[in-house]
Amino acid sequence: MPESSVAPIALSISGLVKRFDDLVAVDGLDLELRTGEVLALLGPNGAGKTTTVEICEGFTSPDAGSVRVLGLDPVIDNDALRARIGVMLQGGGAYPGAKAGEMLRLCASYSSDPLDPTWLMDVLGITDVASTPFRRLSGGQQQRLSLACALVGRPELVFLDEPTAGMDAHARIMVWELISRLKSDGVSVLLTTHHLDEAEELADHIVIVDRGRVVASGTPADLVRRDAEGQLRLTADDVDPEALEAGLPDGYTCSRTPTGETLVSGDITPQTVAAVAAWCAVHDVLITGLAVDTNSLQDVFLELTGREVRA
Ligand SMILES: Nc1ncnc2c1ncn2[C@@H]1O[C@H](COP(=O)(O)OP(=O)(O)OP(=O)(O)O)[C@@H](O)[C@H]1O
Repeated sequence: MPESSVAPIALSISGLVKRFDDLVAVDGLDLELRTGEVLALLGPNGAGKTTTVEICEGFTSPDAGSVRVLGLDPVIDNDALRARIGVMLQGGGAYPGAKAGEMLRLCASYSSDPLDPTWLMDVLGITDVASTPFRRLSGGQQQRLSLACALVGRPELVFLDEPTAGMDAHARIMVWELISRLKSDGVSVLLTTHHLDEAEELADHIVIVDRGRVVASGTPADLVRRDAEGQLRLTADDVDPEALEAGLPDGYTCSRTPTGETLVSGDITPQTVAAVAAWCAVHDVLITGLAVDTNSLQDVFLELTGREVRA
């Protein structure tokens, strides 16, 4: 891409360290989010994602390293940043007794040019609960209201910490559409999530963290292609990798991935694909997926962190 078309940096983190007594929660983390992009921060429980986001929001000071949010220091320039960033906290962060509609109108009143709260509640499907106190909303409704509060001030940069946690499938899709719309409006989004499909769907860039450090980063396509050259990934029930290997010409090895798929490694040619399909047909195995030179994001994640997303 020519230098002139690279979007400016909306958020940069360099050498970030945060300790809680003896525990190093963030251990020299670097990342960069460009304007108008969605960056997904993935990692197992306790990897340091929320701590990183809270430092960017100015809620916590780092022990070392530097953070620039829209070019400003999130602690020193907190007042100037408040009007320019949107923050969706894990667990809502609302006054429990306030009614949903009142809460959102209050958030809108802090902005000089807010979105229409009525429209936003409609988009997020929470109009029916506008008069319901926050504490009586379901978990998914609380999440949607928190998201509305983060967005109502038309922020340039939004921090979304697990935005779809506890939501049903319909609400998740609605939020995905909203995040895509933000992106097309040029808003930058830093998202933490435990849903790998969410990261794959929304993110321009994924950063995987473990024990406070970046263990991999790149576009979703980069990450699934990582170390995947010369492999065929077979998705099907009841494949015995040893039996498949015995049925293929010499030079191929077969193994099972952590998520139960079968990997055929070797020189993958059209004939290899045909041989695998023929073996499946003979053994009455129904193939539901065949992919060359790619891993699933889930396998990449497990390989890098050695842990399930929610382990
Ligand atoms: N205020 C605090 N005091 C002490 N330890 C903390 C504090 N905040 C976070 N930690 C610890 O720092 C580590 C990183 O926590 P953090 O919440 O950033 O992880 P996370 O990646 O967001 O995890 P999750 O996916 O479970 O939300 C954890 O071991 C956590 O227990």
